[in-house]
Amino acid sequence: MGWKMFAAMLRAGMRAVRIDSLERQDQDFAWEDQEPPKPLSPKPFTFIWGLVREKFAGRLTLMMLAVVIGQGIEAFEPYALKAVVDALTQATGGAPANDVLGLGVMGWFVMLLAIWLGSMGMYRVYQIVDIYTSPSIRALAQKRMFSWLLGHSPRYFQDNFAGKLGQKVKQGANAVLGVIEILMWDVIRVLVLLTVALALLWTASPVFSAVLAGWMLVYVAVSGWLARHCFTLSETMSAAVSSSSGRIIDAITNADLIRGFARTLFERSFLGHYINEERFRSRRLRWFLVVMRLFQMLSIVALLGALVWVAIDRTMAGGMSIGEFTLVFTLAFQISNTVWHLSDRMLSFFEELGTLSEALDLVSAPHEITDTVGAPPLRVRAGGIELREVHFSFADGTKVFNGLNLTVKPGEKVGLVGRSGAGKSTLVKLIRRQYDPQYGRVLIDGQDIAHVTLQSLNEAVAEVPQQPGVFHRTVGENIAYGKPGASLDEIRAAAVKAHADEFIMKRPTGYDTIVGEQGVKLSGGERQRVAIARALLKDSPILVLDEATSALDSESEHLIQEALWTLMEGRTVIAIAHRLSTITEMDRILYLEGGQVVEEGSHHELLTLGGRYAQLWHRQSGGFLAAAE
Ligand SMILES: Nc1ncnc2c1ncn2[C@@H]1O[C@H](COP(=O)(O)OP(=O)(O)OP(=O)(O)O)[C@@H](O)[C@H]1O
Repeated sequence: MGWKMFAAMLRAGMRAVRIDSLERQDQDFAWEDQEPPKPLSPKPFTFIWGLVREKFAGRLTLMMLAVVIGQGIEAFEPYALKAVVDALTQATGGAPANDVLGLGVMGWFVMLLAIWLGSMGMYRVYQIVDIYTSPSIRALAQKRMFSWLLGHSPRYFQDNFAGKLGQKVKQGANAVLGVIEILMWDVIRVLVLLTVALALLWTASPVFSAVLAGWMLVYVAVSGWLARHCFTLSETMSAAVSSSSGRIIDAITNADLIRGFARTLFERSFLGHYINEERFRSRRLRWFLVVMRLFQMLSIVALLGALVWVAIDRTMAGGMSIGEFTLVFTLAFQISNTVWHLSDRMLSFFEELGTLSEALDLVSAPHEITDTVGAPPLRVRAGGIELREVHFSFADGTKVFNGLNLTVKPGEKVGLVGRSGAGKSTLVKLIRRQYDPQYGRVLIDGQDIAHVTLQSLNEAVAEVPQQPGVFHRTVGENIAYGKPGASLDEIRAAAVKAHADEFIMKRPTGYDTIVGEQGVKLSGGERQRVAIARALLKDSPILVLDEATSALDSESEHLIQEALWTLMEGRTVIAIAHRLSTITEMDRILYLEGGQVVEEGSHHELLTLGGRYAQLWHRQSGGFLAAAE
């Protein structure tokens, strides 16, 4: 009967782990990339449960079954040992054995072998299913966190270290795996073992089961209380770790600045403060764990002592066979080993939980700028822009616009000038809906940009910012970013127009040249030309140039100005300029001061007006705004 049951279980297991069916279930989640980001729960267990319920319930149930069966079989080892000892005692002339299955010494020996092989087999099944589960859970967790992270507003990225955010996504996803592994493996094994042990001990005497049940109640209650405190300590420790790693990344990013200002010593002691905090938190957590482990160790010893003492007492009194003594003794050791191992894993469990909780706290914050429900895409017919009564202050209270009204006609080319801090870049950011005004509306072709999809708005506006972002990829890929799937010919044509082709072709690897992090392997002007080529390729009806030619020498500027004019043809353009010579040909120039347009007109009209613009124009030396301005 034992054999049949074992063989049936083995067959079921083999069917369950058919690799082809597991491979079918284990997709690469490519569909995820097309879906809108889903809000993340800040609570670790809710987040994990969401992932599990959606994709992994079947595989995790299979793994759970494998552990339950494997541990269930293993828990019978003491019983088989008892039977062997009893049968041996009888075979060597001792008391008659109570052999319920009538297997005899050899039979029980074979049963022992079957138990060992059976439990090992089940654990291997667990591992095989895990191959198709854990890496995928981590992958999905990363994708979820990453796609939510990308939807945050510029303010969010200004407030958080980039390196820290990247680290949180990786660490959070790893922690999901750690938590699931401990729950699925260590916790389930202990639960199964204790359940089987309660039943087996009952066969020896109900007193043993009562001792074990009483112990379990106290152990779980005290451990639960300790665990909650441990979680809090672990969270603060994790916050200290991420704070110090954020500072390290910030310092590394600015290594040149530190060297330039000879501030190495200062940075070391500045970081020292955060590292000390981390050390202090870590020490508190470890102290607490020592206490927790002491309690766990003492309670395990108490359980062992109680069970073995009662077993000795009853055996001496003739109430139990040597076999039953062996059962209690080995079971007590199995319990203490497994529970001890679980206590050992508790440190990792709470560290992982703290890490995940911290990562989710940071990443799962609600998006500040979102599509309204059912928002239609922006339909740009002509490209007219209008700002009506716009009031805007930054989160720290810096007021930039106090009722700004502005109209840019379709196809009009507008130059934006004004002193540093006048609000030129902020105006452009409002048009791109990187921030929402507190009051007032921004309209494109009569459509409020707050009520159209962000995706369509981003497609409609191309920007060449003051400091263009460049990916650590090839220069060709960076240009092609403006038009997914662009051919090499299209990329080259754009680069030629932006006068980027010459410098790219001078590099030995041409368009395959890797530009380095933030484009460090390009000069400022080259980086800007790559950004211009990218905008050319994007071919949007509205163009925003934020001092697009600032990093170019006069000769390159002249060439690019030509290319920009070609690009501007038939589009609405807003060009921010400090170097007024770059915008003299614009249809209209707006002079911004204190968040208001104080002068407007063509270059010549403004010169004739003799106001602030004219003053600036005359004060400019070499085409740049004088430092005093
Ligand atoms: N993220 C921010 N948080 C708080 N205040 C900000 C932020 N960004 C800009 N400001 C402030 O808003 C005001 C307008 O800044 P903005 O960058 O729009 O000026 P600008 O005219 O483009 O200046 P510049 O010509 O120097 O680029 C400034 O006082 C600036 O300090």
